[in-house]
Amino acid sequence: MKKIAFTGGGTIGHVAVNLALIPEAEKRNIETIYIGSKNGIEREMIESSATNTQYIPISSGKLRRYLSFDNLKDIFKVIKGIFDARKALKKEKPDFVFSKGGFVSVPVIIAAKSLKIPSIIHESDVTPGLANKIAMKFSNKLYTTFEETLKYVPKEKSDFIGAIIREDLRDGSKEEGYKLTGFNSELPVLLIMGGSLGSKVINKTIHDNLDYLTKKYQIIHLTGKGNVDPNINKEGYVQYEFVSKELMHFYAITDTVISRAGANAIYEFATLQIPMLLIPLGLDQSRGDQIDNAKIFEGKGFAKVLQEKEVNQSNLVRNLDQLENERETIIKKMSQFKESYTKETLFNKIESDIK
Ligand SMILES: CC(=O)N[C@H]1[C@@H](OP(=O)(O)OP(=O)(O)OC[C@H]2O[C@@H](n3ccc(=O)[nH]c3=O)[C@H](O)[C@@H]2O)O[C@H](CO)[C@@H](O)[C@@H]1O
Repeated sequence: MKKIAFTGGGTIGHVAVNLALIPEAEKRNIETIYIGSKNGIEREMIESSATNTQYIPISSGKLRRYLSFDNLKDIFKVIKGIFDARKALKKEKPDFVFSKGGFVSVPVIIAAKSLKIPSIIHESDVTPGLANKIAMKFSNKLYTTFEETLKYVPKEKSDFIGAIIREDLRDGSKEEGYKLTGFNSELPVLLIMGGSLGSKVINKTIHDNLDYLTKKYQIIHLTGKGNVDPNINKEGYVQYEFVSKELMHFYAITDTVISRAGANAIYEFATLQIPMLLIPLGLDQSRGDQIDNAKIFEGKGFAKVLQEKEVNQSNLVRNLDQLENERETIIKKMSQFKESYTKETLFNKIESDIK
């Protein structure tokens, strides 16, 4: 294997898995290219990463389940995307395409199929999104993070491989975490994460209950871009729009997390054995993938779950107290959770799957 073309984007969740795999490819002297959109978050993340990946932008459009004028415009952008991707793939001649999903990946997978370049799609949510539903018709293989996903995808070409976690997140230091936040080991640390974009509902809930929460916890609040509230200046409370390298040190001092239920984030918490209270993105703003993710983690005994409409002070306090009381049991359950593949064994599998 000499060259891999990665694709996927739209939100961090659709780039994180690729960013975890690219360094492993480079370690094996495999060249990597990344085909993504012109302005999506994937471009910024790949171009600012410490990898040698060449970024190739293509035209991309959002796919919708309903007909509208915008949809028609976007169909043309997607068709242009197929031609752009074909041109890139013809020139670069990768051995195969690895896709993490998101709308930009669909033209790439279709172009690969038209050039007889094999492709593998990765689905991190329990139920596949629209982009992957379309793309899987053209791909050779589909890998899933959740075993339960195998119920929703073509069995003959799908394999459960488990989560692929960014390696650096395991290397956090408590000392660095306390230094960055100014916190100490006296009160437990509560980390608030609203997904890669932040969450207005979670932000409001935390701000409304800050007096109560800061009596019991030191709080690290990841608010999402543009959501830091400069008027809040409270001891034991720090807020950041978004953190990159610091996250591993924050994880190292975190006792409990309140979070959205994006697939990457919740597997990071499980791997690092951090009990979690999940508030999944609702059906009004999504297809409900996070509701399903959260339900599975609740079933495994890793998480407590509150739906958005149930969020109020008494439910918040009750669930946090329950997490505290069950902490040992939850951590024990998480410690039995094993990753199915390491990055090394996954690469061996990929090599045999694309033959
Ligand atoms: C709104 C939306 O479409 N959400 C989807 C998106 O979530 P989203 O993009 O939020 O992705 P995830 O929750 O899966 O992952 C978030 C990632 O961002 C990282 N992080 C977060 C905050 C921060 O300050 N720094 C940082 O590095 C986390 O460590 C994690 O790796 O993709 C997920 C995986 O397909 C889906 O399950 C979500 O439903």
